[in-house]
Amino acid sequence: LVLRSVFYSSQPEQANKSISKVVNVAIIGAPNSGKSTLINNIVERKICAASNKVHTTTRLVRAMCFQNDTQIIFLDTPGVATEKEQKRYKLPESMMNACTKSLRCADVIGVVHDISNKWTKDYLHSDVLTMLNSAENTPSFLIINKVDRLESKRQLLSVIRNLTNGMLAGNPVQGPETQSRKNRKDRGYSHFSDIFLVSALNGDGVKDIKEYLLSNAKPAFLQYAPDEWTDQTPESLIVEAVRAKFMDFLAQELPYNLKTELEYYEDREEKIVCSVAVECPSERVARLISGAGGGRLQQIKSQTRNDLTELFKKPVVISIQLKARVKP
Ligand SMILES: Nc1nc2c(ncn2[C@@H]2O[C@H](COP(=O)(O)OP(=O)(O)OP(=O)(O)O)[C@@H](O)[C@H]2O)c(=O)[nH]1
Repeated sequence: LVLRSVFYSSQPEQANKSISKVVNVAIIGAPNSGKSTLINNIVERKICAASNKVHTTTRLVRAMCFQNDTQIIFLDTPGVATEKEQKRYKLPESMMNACTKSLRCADVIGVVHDISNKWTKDYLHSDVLTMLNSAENTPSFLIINKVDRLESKRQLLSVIRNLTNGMLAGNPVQGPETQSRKNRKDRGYSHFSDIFLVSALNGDGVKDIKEYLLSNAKPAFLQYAPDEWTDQTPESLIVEAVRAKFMDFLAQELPYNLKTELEYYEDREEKIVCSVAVECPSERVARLISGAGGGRLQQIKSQTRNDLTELFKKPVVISIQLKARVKP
């Protein structure tokens, strides 16, 4: 495997000519269900931006891993948002188009469901089901995530029973009769090919998903060299990592009003040096974000540096400047 990597990285044009096995996996689900965390766990690299806020992922991101001649290509997608959410967070149309696009590229669709969310744990997001119906010829599997947050096995069983009722072996659909539930019945969407129980955060059950995908890959020309791990540029990975960290640290809607831009980037042999500017709505907000004595900004910087160092597998020196937006 090491020899293959060296060979392909020095002659990338050879990668496309080698027949191996490939599987394209679109990962879709409600916002904050854990899609990015799951992919990062499987590929063992924090490629996809993840945070404790909804809508951290704003566009289609590919993350790849290669094992035993097989390439798994994950397509991380923005959380499927309702119209109300799209207005509230001022989400661009392109975000929802990214989901639809991922389905067109997918050999298999993984639907992530957050079983710990007390409002939505018992049924799948109706817009997610509508999306699934639009790709009804593509096989899909269900990933029930955040099982570590449930208090007991009994609770887990009861939630699973509610959730999967109607998805397996022709059982009647239970729960609120939304339009998409009707669609699902009318259009014969009755089951997932598999259901996994996982904790994307601590990795429980995640290996089973990887095995399942490896065994479902089909012979094909490699789409990426075996040592490629994303379709994102280093510059974009840095900007996204900074944006996600601000989302983790700041409350409510504040992080959605920031604009993150790379000002400087240099990949030296021994380290990466970069500088990112974060534009704030005003001087007052910039001071608020920075925290007492600049403490919060320091924490954001140090955590981002650690994440990026792990991602690029070499030291990253990063500076982050808060800048007040210039009023026109
Ligand atoms: N306890 C627990 N937390 C999890 C798990 N998986 C993800 N999380 C947390 O859930 C939050 C959301 O995770 P993300 O991976 O960003 O979710 P997402 O579905 O990609 O979110 P969007 O960008 O809104 O689409 C983060 O704070 C994760 O650490 C899990 O299995 N257990």
